[in-house]
Amino acid sequence: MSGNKTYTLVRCRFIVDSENIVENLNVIIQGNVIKSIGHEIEGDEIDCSNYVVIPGLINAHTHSGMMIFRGYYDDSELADWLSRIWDEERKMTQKVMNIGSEISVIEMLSKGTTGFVDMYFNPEGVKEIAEKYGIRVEAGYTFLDSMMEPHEVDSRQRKLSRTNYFKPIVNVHSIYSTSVDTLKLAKQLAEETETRIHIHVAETRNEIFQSKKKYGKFPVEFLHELNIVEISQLVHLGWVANWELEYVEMATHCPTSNMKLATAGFFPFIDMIEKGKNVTIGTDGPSTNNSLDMFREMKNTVLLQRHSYWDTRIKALHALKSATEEGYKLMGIKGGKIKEGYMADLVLLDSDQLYPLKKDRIVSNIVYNAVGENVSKVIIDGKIAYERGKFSARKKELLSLIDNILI
Ligand SMILES: Nc1nc2[nH]cnc2c(=O)[nH]1
Repeated sequence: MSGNKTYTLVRCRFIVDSENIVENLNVIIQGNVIKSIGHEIEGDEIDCSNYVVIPGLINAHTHSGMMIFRGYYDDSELADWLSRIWDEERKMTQKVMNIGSEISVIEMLSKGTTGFVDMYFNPEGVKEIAEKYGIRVEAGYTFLDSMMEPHEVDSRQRKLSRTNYFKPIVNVHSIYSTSVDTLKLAKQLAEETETRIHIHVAETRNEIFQSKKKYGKFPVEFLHELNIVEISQLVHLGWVANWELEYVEMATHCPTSNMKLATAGFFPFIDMIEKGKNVTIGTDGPSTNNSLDMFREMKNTVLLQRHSYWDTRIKALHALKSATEEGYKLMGIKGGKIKEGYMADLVLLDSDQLYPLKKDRIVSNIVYNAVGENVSKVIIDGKIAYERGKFSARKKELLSLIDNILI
């Protein structure tokens, strides 16, 4: 199905987004946008009577190139894990990162992810891969002082160009792995290249102690003093003070990674939603999650909140909204809703995996019961980017390559 075509998803069993649930209606796709939802049919027809259609899922934080580290030095503390990983990353080639990113992209796409935010060291490769598979991505070089000289990061980043599927963002690993000068350079770069900063913040209690000791401030407070927090997407944020929240604009929750690394804390999901902040969900990398399945992540988002806060203020719908509408908002794309004029980025789920098929249960069944394997087709930018089984030969090829270079 080409992106210039008009076609209709006919008799969708359910069409579900963060605002509406409708049954047995058609979605007309014209070019790369949703033209209408109703009873009309235009162009080619795709029978969707056995599909539940949802907006594409945005994985708001991952490290796609880390596929080679999946399961490596697992089950250790974040600080120990990081120092070992950094030693390995200093020896890693772009080729190895790109193989990892391509496997990650195939995995994400096949599980309903239509866009992702990537923090690693191979954005040129990621850009090519994103264009090849037609998946949306925001990526950039990463400021991490022990890995690359900051001015080198700055000059490489300025050469990255924006394309239809790729947007450069300024990645900063964290406040504990970069100097104040690096943070200032990153801020200037983000402003001059008109993008945002994407940074791990307040991931562990130890980070808070270190920040207090070194800067006399909490991490978010410190970034606020540098006028950085307002233009930043803050990832993890499990150990943020309530009064710091007023400075935060964009935050991303990675519940599985936080639980696995025993760093979980209390990501203030509902508090931030109530304050009108942009709250998104990410899997984190294939080595700290280790899955790249956003369905699991939606479920774990709800579960971790309920476990931490001992209440049920967070609902399944919040998780769905964060993974769709809020993800698109973060990326600055008119998508994440199944509505006239919105981007035709859609996921078709097998309805027989979402039983009982009842209007008042469908969101629960998507968030708490669905898994990536229930995805049958993925449409991005009006084109069918994935159908079950597609890319399995390429994935096998890539896996055999990675098996031969495993550390
Ligand atoms: N959770 C987590 N994952 C990472 N992957 C690479 N760096 C990090 C980090 O600092 N935290």
